[in-house]
Amino acid sequence: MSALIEVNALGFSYGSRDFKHELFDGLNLNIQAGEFIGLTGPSGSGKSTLLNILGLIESIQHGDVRLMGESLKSASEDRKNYLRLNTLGFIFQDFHLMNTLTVLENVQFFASLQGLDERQARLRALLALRRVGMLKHYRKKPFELSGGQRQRVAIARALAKRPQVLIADEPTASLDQDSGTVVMETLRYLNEALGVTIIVASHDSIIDSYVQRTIHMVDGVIVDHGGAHHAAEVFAT
Ligand SMILES: Nc1ncnc2c1ncn2[C@@H]1O[C@H](COP(=O)(O)OP(=O)(O)OP(=O)(O)O)[C@@H](O)[C@H]1O
Repeated sequence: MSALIEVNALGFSYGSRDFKHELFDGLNLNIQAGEFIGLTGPSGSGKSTLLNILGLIESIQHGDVRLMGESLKSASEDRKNYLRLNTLGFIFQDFHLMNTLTVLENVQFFASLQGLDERQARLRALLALRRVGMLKHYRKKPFELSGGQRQRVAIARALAKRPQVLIADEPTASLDQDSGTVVMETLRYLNEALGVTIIVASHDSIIDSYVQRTIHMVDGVIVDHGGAHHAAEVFAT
């Protein structure tokens, strides 16, 4: 069975022709449907860049990423927009919620981008909020919530798209330990109960007891693909 995500000979540089910082040079990685992956590594090792490429935020320069067998390098802008809206969910360290909107409106807005009418989008948003345990706060504004609660709203917002893949970049970095634990438990529930494939980049050792496999990067190179049962996927990089 082919992987849900296949990263093949990925190359990526920052900068211009005169001053180039080559970050990835032939990166390979397979992620299976339903995995809960941790991505670790020192600051500057390339975790965010890899997540941004997988999440279609950063474009593919060399090599390719296949999502369910489909080449993202050759996908049209329309197709990439469709995948951003429907297949991929993204969660950031600083939540990216709109403070002028209520919790429900923040989530409903994303659901409505999928072409649902107002009633359907509202129902979808309420369900997503219930799944992350935030339904009772639906009328509040984000600034009335704790950091952990805000992150759970951000997860609900991503979830309202019913994504197959949830990408989380340092989701616990601005949270205290207890809030970070609640966020990780929420992600584990989504992975186990809904089968969402989750990739979490983090410096925080809190993720170790939640993820099923940890991929470790140093200087743009994957030095450990994690877990003996994944040994067949380890490529020379
Ligand atoms: N927009 C950019 N322009 C130039 N260089 C960049 C840019 N973004 C990242 N870099 C460089 O690319 C390298 C990888 O950065 P990246 O943010 O992917 O690492 P990271 O592992 O996520 O780091 P951190 O854990 O600190 O967030 C770093 O050396 C960084 O300075």
